[in-house]
Amino acid sequence: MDAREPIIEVRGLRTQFGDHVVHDGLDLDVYRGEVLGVVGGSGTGKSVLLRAIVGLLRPQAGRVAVFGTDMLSASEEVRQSVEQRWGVMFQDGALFSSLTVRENVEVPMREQTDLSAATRRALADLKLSMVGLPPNASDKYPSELSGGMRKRAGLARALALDPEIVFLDEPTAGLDPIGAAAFDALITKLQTTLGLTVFMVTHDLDSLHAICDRIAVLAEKRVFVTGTMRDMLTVDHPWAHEYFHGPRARAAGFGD
Ligand SMILES: Nc1ncnc2c1ncn2[C@@H]1O[C@H](COP(=O)(O)OP(=O)(O)OP(=O)(O)O)[C@@H](O)[C@H]1O
Repeated sequence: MDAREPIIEVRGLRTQFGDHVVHDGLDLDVYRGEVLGVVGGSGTGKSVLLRAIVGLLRPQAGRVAVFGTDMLSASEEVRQSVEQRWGVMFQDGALFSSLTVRENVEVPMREQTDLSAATRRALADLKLSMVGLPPNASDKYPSELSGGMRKRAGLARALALDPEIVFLDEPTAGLDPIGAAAFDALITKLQTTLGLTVFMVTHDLDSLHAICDRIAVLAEKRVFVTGTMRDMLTVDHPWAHEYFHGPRARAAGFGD
């Protein structure tokens, strides 16, 4: 038996769009305090899994429990109280273009708390400094920031309500290697200082190597295998073999 505490439990998940079955019988545990990297070929349903866990998409079958609460059968009120305990960073930050960076970070506070405007503002600026943005970024609009800064702003918004879990959808996609490494370092720092649990969809072998405690490989409509980076080298699946032993893996310092 595993002594670690699973704070996300997915069992028998089935998702489909029309006739297209994305997941069938998918099981996954995410443990408190870990950084889990979710990988898989294009279209294997990494983003759909993330969206099913955070309730943006209703699965056809299965169970999703977060902090022990069955999210699919919970009342709206209970679900909302659990949702306050996580933050989500979508690809490219998914910021509102008509709001300043600070106002973007304030959105979850406006929606979920009755904090005063002054407190919201101060907390938003604190989150923005935590993710390494300079003070003058707060009053800018997303379009005035670089891609890397937008991602940091998206992360600050995900941290707005002091979450216990953050979901990151391809956080380093589109960043140059130096920017990606800096973002990885930021995630590690936040994970260790805040005790966060991180669920991260990624294609980035360097990120997997640098920051993930465990990796879940999506294949055959389910989580084909989970394990450490070292475990991945022996996975008997064509995609996993290609991915973990290919030229990019070798360039990242592992594989054959
Ligand atoms: N809203 C939707 N309607 C119809 N099909 C969808 C929808 N969302 C996702 N899909 C399909 O589900 C499958 C999985 O999509 P998903 O975005 O999760 O893949 P992914 O593993 O994240 O891929 P990538 O690595 O390319 O981002 C794809 O075939 C996609 O076309």
